[in-house]
Amino acid sequence: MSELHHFSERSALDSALAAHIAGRLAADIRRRGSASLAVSGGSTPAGMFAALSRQQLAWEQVWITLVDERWVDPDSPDSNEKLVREQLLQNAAAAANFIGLKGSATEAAAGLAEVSARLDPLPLPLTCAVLGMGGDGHTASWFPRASNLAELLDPQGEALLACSDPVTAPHQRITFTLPAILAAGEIIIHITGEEKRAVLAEASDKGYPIAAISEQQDNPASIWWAP
Ligand SMILES: O=C(O)[C@H](O)[C@@H](O)[C@H](O)[C@H](O)COP(=O)(O)O
Repeated sequence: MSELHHFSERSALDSALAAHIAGRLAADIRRRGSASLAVSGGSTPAGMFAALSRQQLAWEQVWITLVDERWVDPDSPDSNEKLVREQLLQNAAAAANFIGLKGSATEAAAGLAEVSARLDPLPLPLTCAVLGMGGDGHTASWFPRASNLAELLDPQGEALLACSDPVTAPHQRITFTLPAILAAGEIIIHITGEEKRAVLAEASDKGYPIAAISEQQDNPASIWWAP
């Protein structure tokens, strides 16, 4: 069963989720000497990132990466790396190790090997993966109309990362695959607003990609929500 964490205010959600993630990271540092966190971009996580950046822990033992990235320069307003650098890698968390997912190649497919190699130092499995969700039921860059969606969601797939064309959203993407996320110590779905709660509730019936996370029981996700 998924654990539900509902809040009446987004600011309360941001603070509680940041404290929860920091606790998971600290526990993994105690257990294995290092910890890893994959975060999503988009508009939802900025407040949580700011709260997390102020948590006191051994950030130099923490590796942060992205669940998915748009294939744009890291200084583009659409870059998830830019968001993470500006909101999360600040304050105490400035000491964390960050691995971005945008490579130097023009096309995402041509840059996949380069970016995958960068992940070598990432402590695996991930301590924690924080997923957002779009109103179309996508999570990570698993978009409903992506031509390689079956490959991204193949539970037997061995790659950590894959490229994808969202079709219904801008920019080529590079994204963690379903098995890489399912291996995480904790999977968190972080969403806000009544509309997204309704989308999540009908994910299975509608066959949305988020259902590959929210409806599986092997590693139930915790759901963090505020209106
Ligand atoms: O790069 C991306 O597009 C994200 O990682 C994506 O999966 C995001 O989490 C959702 O689209 C929700 O985005 P919002 O928070 O903006 O609604």
